[in-house]
Amino acid sequence: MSQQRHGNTPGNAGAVPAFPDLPEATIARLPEYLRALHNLAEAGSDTISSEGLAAAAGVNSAKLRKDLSHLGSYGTRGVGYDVTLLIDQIEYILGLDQRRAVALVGVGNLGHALAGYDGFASRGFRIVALFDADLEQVGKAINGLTVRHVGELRRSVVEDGITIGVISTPPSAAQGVADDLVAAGVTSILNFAPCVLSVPAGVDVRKVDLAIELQILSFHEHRKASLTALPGGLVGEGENQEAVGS
Ligand SMILES: NC(=O)c1ccc[n+]([C@@H]2O[C@H](COP(=O)([O-])OP(=O)(O)OC[C@H]3O[C@@H](n4cnc5c(N)ncnc54)[C@H](O)[C@@H]3O)[C@@H](O)[C@H]2O)c1
Repeated sequence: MSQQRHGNTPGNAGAVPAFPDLPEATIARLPEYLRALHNLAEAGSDTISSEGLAAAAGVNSAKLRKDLSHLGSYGTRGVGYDVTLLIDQIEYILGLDQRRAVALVGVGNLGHALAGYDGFASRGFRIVALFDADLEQVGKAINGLTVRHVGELRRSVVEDGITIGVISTPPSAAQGVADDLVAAGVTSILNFAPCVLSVPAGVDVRKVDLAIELQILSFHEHRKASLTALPGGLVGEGENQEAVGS
């Protein structure tokens, strides 16, 4: 997953003064903490130590304490963090208390799978509209939503209060779709198409490309194989998943 960020970020002049200016790496870990905290809450835990939460989230505890200190959350010595309070704090910072409306454009193989996935709702998102350019797709029902023609996109963004657009069209169509989303007022885009989007200041784009993730893993496989072939065997062993991914 990669990020293109343009223009105003939280914490800059003009934003809510009390909003913390978080490092990108911290922002990327907050959803991991949140997922772990929800699991702990479901299991009946009221409090959790930094070590326990770090283990559940798969990060090191010093990093976790530093991340949470950015939110003004330090836990209580000997007790740890209040699970419910920390969930509320992280959800507030991530803006998940607003259950954001999402539009998905391009309802082919990938779009179909995303539209049919029930897990987004419990993580703070509602896919409220599906769009496609293919008249054969238009009118089909997926997970309670009817696929609409992409020509209706602009009107729907305004009427349905959509702030996040997901693009799962072929790359050749992605820039045009991004332009339409932005013209309609969308300021955050999740792009699955393997291409770079050009967007104006103030619009955030995140790109998901599983092929890139696999290529990175391929590099590590290649490196491990070449190190194993060296006299003395594998050096640098013990790198964990987090180190590979960060
Ligand atoms: N990020 C990843 O890891 C990942 C994985 C798989 C596929 N992809 C990418 O996701 C995209 C979709 O893949 P797929 O296999 O679902 O393709 P697909 O051809 O099955 O679906 C694409 C859909 O987009 C629609 N479309 C085309 N132009 C459009 C436009 N201008 N407006 C609205 N809809 C339009 C098509 O009618 C079709 O229904 C591709 O760009 C593919 O490379 C990314």
